[in-house]
Amino acid sequence: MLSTVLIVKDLWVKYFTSSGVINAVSGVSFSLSRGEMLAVVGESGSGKSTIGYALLNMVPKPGRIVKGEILLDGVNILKLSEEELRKIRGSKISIVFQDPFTTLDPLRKIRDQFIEFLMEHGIDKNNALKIAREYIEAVGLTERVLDSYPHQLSGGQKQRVSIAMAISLNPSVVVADEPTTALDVVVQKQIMDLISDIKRRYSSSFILITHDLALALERADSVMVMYGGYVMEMASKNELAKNMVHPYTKALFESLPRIKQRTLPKYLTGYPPDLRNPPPGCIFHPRCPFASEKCRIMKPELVEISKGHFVACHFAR
Ligand SMILES: Nc1ncnc2c1ncn2[C@@H]1O[C@H](COP(=O)(O)OP(=O)(O)OP(=O)(O)O)[C@@H](O)[C@H]1O
Repeated sequence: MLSTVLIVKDLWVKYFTSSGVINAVSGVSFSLSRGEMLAVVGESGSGKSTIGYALLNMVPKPGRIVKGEILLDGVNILKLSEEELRKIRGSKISIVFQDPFTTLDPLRKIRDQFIEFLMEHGIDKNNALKIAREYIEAVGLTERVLDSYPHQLSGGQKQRVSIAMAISLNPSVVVADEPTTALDVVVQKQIMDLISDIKRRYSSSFILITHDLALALERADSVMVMYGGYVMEMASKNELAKNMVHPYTKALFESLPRIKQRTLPKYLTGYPPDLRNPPPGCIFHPRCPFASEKCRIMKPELVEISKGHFVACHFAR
């Protein structure tokens, strides 16, 4: 049986802004096995990135994790001190951002940044250089890249460097937050191929954060669909591909362009909820074509409709 590397239990995250409290993540639970890729999918503002930050216990201010447990290799990271957290970030759990400059300092050579990152995690200088070389090659770059400044590299190369750093200490979990969104289509595929290859080679576990359900179904092992901070549906990729149940998942799927079938996409109408003042009942009801009176009043629980397939909809069955 595959071992579980990450368990998230009943996670709640809020942003306490001057104009009100934003309920960004509401009661989210999931787990991740070694070698698994879980895609977190949803429209802009659904809480995906906030989950990514929460997994490293670095939700930016004015945000705060108000409830929940995040067990990484059995340790609740929400109970760790700032110093303990600094040690595990990058070594036990790491993150790759949409924009590589979130990780890379534009003013310093890749070599110096990479070595410093490794040394901060207790690796001595000689070993650090060895590891940097090894992982730069593992992501398909040549050693010459180490002597470059970030601006001398293409977007795809910079993202490869970020990935090399993120996997160099063999973390249990890598969070990839829209890792290909800023790249052109050809490079997007190359980077996703690289991530799939790393997952296979190192049995790494990935959380892939994406707005793109097609990408999730193509690459991930399991998919969690978020809307307004809540999980709407969660299942293995294979199960979801053949049996989408939640009206929101279906709407996301229908909005994907289908060039081959030449069908016109049906877009979701209406807007995502205001998370300062979310609608009562099912958070999706104002945009749901099937909403009934019950949906306007009662929040549906996330229920397991078949083994490992969870849906939050009164009409799931
Ligand atoms: N630093 C912040 N301060 C205040 N509100 C925030 C902050 N970051 C996120 N939010 C709010 O929290 C909610 C969830 O945002 P989050 O960025 O997690 O969603 P997302 O699904 O990742 O969207 P996107 O794809 O646009 O990044 C949104 O309503 C957003 O406006």
